[in-house]
Amino acid sequence: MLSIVFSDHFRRDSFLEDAARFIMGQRWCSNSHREAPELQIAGWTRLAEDEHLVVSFVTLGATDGARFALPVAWNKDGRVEEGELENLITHVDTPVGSHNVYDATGIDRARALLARALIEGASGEGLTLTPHLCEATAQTVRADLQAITTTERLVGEQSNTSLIIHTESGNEYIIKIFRHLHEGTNPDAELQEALQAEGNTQIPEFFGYVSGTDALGGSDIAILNRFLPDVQDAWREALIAAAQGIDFAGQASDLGTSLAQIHTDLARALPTERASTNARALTLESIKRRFAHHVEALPVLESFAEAANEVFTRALRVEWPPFQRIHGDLHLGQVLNSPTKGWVFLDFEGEPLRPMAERVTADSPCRDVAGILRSIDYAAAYVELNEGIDAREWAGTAREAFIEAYLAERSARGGEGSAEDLRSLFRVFELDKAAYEAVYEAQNRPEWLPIPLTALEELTATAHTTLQE
Ligand SMILES: Nc1ncnc2c1ncn2[C@@H]1O[C@H](COP(=O)(O)OP(=O)(O)O)[C@@H](O)[C@H]1O
Ligand SMILES: O=P(O)(O)O[C@H]1O[C@H](CO)[C@@H](O[C@H]2O[C@H](CO)[C@@H](O)[C@H](O)[C@H]2O)[C@H](O)[C@H]1O
Repeated sequence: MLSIVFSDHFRRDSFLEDAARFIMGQRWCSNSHREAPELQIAGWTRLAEDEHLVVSFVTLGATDGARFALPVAWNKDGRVEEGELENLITHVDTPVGSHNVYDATGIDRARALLARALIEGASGEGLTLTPHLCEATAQTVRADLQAITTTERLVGEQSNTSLIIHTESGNEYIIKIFRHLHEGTNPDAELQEALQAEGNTQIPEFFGYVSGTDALGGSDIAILNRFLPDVQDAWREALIAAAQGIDFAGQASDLGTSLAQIHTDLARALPTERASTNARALTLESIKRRFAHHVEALPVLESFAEAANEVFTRALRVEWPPFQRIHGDLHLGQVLNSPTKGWVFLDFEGEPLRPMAERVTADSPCRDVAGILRSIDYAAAYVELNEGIDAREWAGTAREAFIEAYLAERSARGGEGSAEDLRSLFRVFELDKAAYEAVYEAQNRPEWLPIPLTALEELTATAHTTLQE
């Protein structure tokens, strides 16, 4: 059916217009485009079918260079189940009938077909999907996916789309389909593979990934992990603790230890770079440029620019730990509390607003530490904003416990950097992150904007005080 649609100018243009509108309406696209992008087909392949549905995978390129993944399902028989219409991309009449074309991830009866086919691989009209499964578990994974019992699509504030897969064997999987495609290896796949090879257990078991090649190039399409059922993320745990005044220092300290393990393992597995004066200067220049871009995007940030610049300039004088691969977008929502593994880190894709070329290069581990510090602060600010509870002291204790444990484990594992220098760098990256957060909130959750703005006030006020000392 898609070959009929795509071979006819009128039908293809109408599919592409509807697909662009559909994509624009999705949470995973909310901050990347202001207007519906003009799309072209980069490639597509049929994946699977049953008596009611055909499932295909389409990759799209926008005139501005953005690339998207759109798994689609179209009904052969006109049957529409409850809840399916909200996943409708378009309706097409063809010589072989009248069809609804859906986002396959939202169609219950399409998901198992989609997940299984992605893991098996497929090749078609300009799109080849190739699975790369970890050798030790590939056979079990393939067998399990032949016997899928139920599937769900994860709901929430996701940048991508994840499907949870329950199988007859009792093994549960989560397949994340990347929605924004980027040339080359996706850092989420790359870093998880590296950590697993180092024997790090602070991630959900990683089973492999699927890459794709289309007319626009090669990019990773999906990754497969073990699904950890009934686990709560650190953000939810922190919110409850902050609201009830329950001490979070123990959890924060474990989190600091786990993050130091992640960092030292990544530094062993992947290239690192000495933080020479020149490298530090370049990083600080890029932090300043980024701040300036944030000011352009959100002029209210202008009032913090001068003090922020002073803090950034001063950071040139301290010793930095080597640059290395890091998580890149760490916050409490990216950490799950597993009853068997303790804190487990997710989503190593880096910040969604940052160009992918920057996300795959070595960066300062202090950025991740700052991410968690900001997130603890967010939890406290959130309960204050919503419930009027003053949780500042709660946050202060948790932040300090996190830092202490991170520094202790880092140094025990031979990580470089004096505690004093590292602490001053955490501030630099907190400032950088808070400005990013302000833009992120303005674009996604304007009612949360006061949270990073308050943080910027505090971070820059402290900067002034310290500068005058
Ligand atoms: N292995 C897993 N087990 C249980 N839940 C998971 C797992 N991986 C992801 N999740 C849930 O899915 C959410 C989104 O995952 P994430 O990798 O952050 O996706 P995205 O890149 O779309 O933001 C997480 O916040 C978490 O709640
Ligand atoms: O979609 P991602 O998980 O990759 O990350 C983005 O969304 C996050 C929020 O959904 C955002 O994090 C911000 O909000 C958190 C609370 O919801 C808070 O803990 C973080 O400190 C704060 O940055 C993240 O920045 C963004 O990239």
